[in-house]
Amino acid sequence: MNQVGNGDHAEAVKAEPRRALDLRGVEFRRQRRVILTDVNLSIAQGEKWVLFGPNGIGKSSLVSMMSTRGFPSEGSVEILGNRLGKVDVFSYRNRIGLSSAELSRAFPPEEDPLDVVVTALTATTGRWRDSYTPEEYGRALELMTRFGVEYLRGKQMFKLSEGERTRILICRALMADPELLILDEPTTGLDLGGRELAIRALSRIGADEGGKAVVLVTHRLEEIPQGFDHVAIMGRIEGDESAAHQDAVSGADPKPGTIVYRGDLEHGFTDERLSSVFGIPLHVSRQDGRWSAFAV
Ligand SMILES: Nc1ncnc2c1ncn2[C@@H]1O[C@H](COP(=O)(O)OP(=O)(O)OP(=O)(O)O)[C@@H](O)[C@H]1O
Repeated sequence: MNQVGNGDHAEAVKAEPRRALDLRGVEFRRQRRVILTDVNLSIAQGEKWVLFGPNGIGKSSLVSMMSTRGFPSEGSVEILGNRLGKVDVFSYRNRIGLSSAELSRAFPPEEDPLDVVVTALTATTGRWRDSYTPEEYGRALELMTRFGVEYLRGKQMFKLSEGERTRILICRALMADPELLILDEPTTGLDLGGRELAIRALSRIGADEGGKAVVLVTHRLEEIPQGFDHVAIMGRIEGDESAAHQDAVSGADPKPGTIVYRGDLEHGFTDERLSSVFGIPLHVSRQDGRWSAFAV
C-alpha cells in the first residue's frame, strides 16, 4: 500500500487509481498476419472485467500478453506497474493468477494435481526442488475442496478429465491470492453442475471488495458471473486500410481483432453491438442477474 504523508494527501486524492493492467496501442502479429491491432485497455486495481468476443478474435492472444507469456509486436503492456520487456517477468509473475488451456499443457503429465495448485506460489510449472509448508499444502487442499476436486490429490495430471483439469487450474490461479487474476474460459469442459458451481465461486470473487483485479475471458454470455461490472468487447476492425495491414493481411485472413467497446457491462451488451460482432441478428436479455442472447 502507498504510504503518503499529510503533505502528499491532496496529491494522493487527485491521483488515478493504481493500474493492474495498461495496454496502449497494442498490435500482435504472427506469421505476417495481424491478429490484434490498436488495443487499448486500462484496468484499475479491484475492477472486475469480462473480456468477451467471438471465437478466433484474439482473446487468448491478449491473455498471453496480460499474463507475461506473450509480447506485443507494437505498443506497450504494463502489468502491475511493470512494463513488459523492461522488467524481469519472474520478479512479478507470482502476483498474477492465471487459468488457461495453454497453461494446462505446461505441466509435467505425471504431476500431482495438488502440486499443480501449490506451485502457483513460486509461479513454476513442475515441482522441482521447491518445498512448501504444511500450511501451504493445507490452503491448496482447501481450494480443491471448495471446487469439489480434493479426491484428485495423489493422482496424475494426464489422467484427469477436461473438467477436472479446469477446476485444478482455477484452484491454482487462486492459490497465491494474486493481485491480478486472469481466467481464460474457466468453465470449458465443465458439466452443468460444475459450471454452475464455478460461476457461483466466480460471483463471490466478483463481489470481493478487495484490491484484486480480475479479467474473465469468455465467449458465452450466460457464463458471466454476477459482480463483474466492466466489459471489453472484441470485434473485427472496420476499414483496415493501413499500408502495414495491406502488406501483412493476406486475402483469406480475417481482419484483425480489436476492442470495440470498453466500459460498464450494463451498456456494453446491446442487441446492435452483439449482432455486429457475431454477424447475426441477436437479442440480448438479462434475467436474475444472468445474461443470455439468442438469434432473432
Ligand atoms: N502462434 C500463432 N501463429 C499463428 N496464428 C496464431 C497464433 N496464435 C493465434 N493465432 C491465430 O490468431 C487468431 C486468434 O486466436 P486466439 O486463440 O487468440 O483467439 P480466441 O479469441 O482466444 O479464440 P477462441 O474463443 O476460439 O479460443 C486465430 O485465428 C488463431 O488461429
